[in-house]
Amino acid sequence: MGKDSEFVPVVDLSAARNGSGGRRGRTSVAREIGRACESSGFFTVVGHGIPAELTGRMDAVTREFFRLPAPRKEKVLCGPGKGGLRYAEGSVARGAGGDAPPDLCEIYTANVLGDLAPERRARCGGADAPWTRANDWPEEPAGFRDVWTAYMRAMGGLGGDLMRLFALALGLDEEFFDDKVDRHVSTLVANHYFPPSGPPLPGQMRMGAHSDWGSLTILLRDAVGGLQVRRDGEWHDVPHVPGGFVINIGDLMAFWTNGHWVSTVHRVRNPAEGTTDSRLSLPFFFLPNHDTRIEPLPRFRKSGDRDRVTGTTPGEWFRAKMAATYS
Ligand SMILES: O=C(O)CCC(=O)C(=O)O
Ligand SMILES: [Fe+2]
Repeated sequence: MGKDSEFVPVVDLSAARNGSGGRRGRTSVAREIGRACESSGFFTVVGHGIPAELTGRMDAVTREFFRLPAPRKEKVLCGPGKGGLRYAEGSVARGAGGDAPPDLCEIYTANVLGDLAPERRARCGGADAPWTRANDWPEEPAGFRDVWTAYMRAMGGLGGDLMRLFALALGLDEEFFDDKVDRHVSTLVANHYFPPSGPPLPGQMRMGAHSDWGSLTILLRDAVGGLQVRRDGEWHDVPHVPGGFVINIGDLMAFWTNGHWVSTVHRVRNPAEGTTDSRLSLPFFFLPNHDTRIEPLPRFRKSGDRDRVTGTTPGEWFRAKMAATYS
């Protein structure tokens, strides 16, 4: 446990908020974040300012949705051009080059752009860009859409704050990322890991080993364990910190820093045999503006890279990831 909590350190953001700790407070918080992003790519934040009342409502309304009988929740089954509910048909482990039987979860997805008019969404990338999909809000439980919308807004704010601390941690102007994330195309996902109905198939997990694709993930999860991070071929449990969010960086942030920061493989293991716990996790995948140009930051390029820097955009990045995973 001691080792696991060192691997995923707890960072208290209060000294970086509201100017309470001043410039020195922000710099020291940024330094802690930078160390975590270099070593494990994972840390837990507390003192983040997101009201417990909001995370509590988010947890409750989402659980209530998954508890609905199948025909009622399937009114919002996802389909072409729209988000909603889906049952895992494969494992996310495919994206990391592995293969495994389907993950043992059901998933509901909404996007921050998903309520915009179709023409406006279409301007943010092709049909293959997941963030251009329309939201499909369930009518029950009551209040679902309002709570999710408020939560997405809060997560967008926290994501922007973290990017500012990332900039400081990387020795950049604090505002460096601001104009690259001011039209962010983030996605909010609920993973519901239902109670096991029998032994898993060989290699089957609640969620297979994968790394996240985007810039940063803000994860709210319940106290049921299972999230593990891989280091040197060994799996470490991510300790549960009440009231905290687990933050991890994704492949795009690793690219942006030319590998100086690491996007670490993680998974959700199965519960112990005989336990019937379900589990809920709510990752918010914070993604920059769809068309922002992303190149490895000059200070992290090696001398040999200088002349052959290839850039990308979140749009191109996701197209390549989707093709590699689902084709
Ligand atoms: O359920 C969790 O704790 C992690 C989920 C996850 O890694 C993901 O959705 O990418
Ligand atoms: Fe993940």
